[in-house]
Amino acid sequence: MGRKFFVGGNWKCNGTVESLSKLVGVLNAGEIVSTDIVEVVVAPTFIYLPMVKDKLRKEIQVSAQNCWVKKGGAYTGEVSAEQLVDMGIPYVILGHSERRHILKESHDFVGEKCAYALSKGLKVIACIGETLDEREAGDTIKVCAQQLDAIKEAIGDNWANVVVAYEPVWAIGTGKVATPEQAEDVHLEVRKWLAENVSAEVAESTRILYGGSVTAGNCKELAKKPNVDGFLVGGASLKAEFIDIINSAQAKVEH
Ligand SMILES: O=C(CO)COP(=O)(O)O
Repeated sequence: MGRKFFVGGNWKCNGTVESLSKLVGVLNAGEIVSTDIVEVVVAPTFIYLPMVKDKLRKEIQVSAQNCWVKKGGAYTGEVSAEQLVDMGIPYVILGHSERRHILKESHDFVGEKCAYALSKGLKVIACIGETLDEREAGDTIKVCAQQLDAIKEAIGDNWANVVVAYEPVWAIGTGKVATPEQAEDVHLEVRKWLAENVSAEVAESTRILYGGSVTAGNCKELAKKPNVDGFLVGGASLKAEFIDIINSAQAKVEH
């Protein structure tokens, strides 16, 4: 069986009860292709997760944007994997570049978070990606491999509930999307890394998403690339065009 296309909306630290209720209304009313060909997940901040989960059509799942690295307890301000499971949240995004760079989460810390979240039954959207300096230095693949190495070190061969999101930092929120060729080049290398470091089966079955300035206008061309299995969308996931991005799954199927 092929890899099911996956579209995630990372709402980041955006929204109010009013604006997110409107957005959920738009998503509920939108015509989306069958969930036979696409898996859709949106990630509001923790505080709005229950509200969004309640109001959203059941074809769209929800995800947290982060969770604590181990069992909960005296960790002020954190939310544990157990608590997400308790609230019926199936997914968590881990290792987003905003957390790696602004909050200084190390490769190892992200790896440990992935392992703990998986051990509690969460599915993980694990983000990797290079900065502009790293790309210009020719280190894109090296950096992605280091990030993947740390995840592998912590989770071993247990990749069945992992979706990898390749998000070049220079493309996030900048309007400067990677070309379909640039995305495909890295996705292919990530798949090779999985084949060499985990197994051929995991390489074949793991979805590799692209993230960074994805819009309704550029998603179809990206979706046609053989190793692009979907998207993790920031800004455009807060707008009605997210529906079009979900529906780019059709372009993938037809290609
Ligand atoms: O960071 C992203 C998704 O996780 C991408 O953000 P933008 O789509 O706003 O560039």
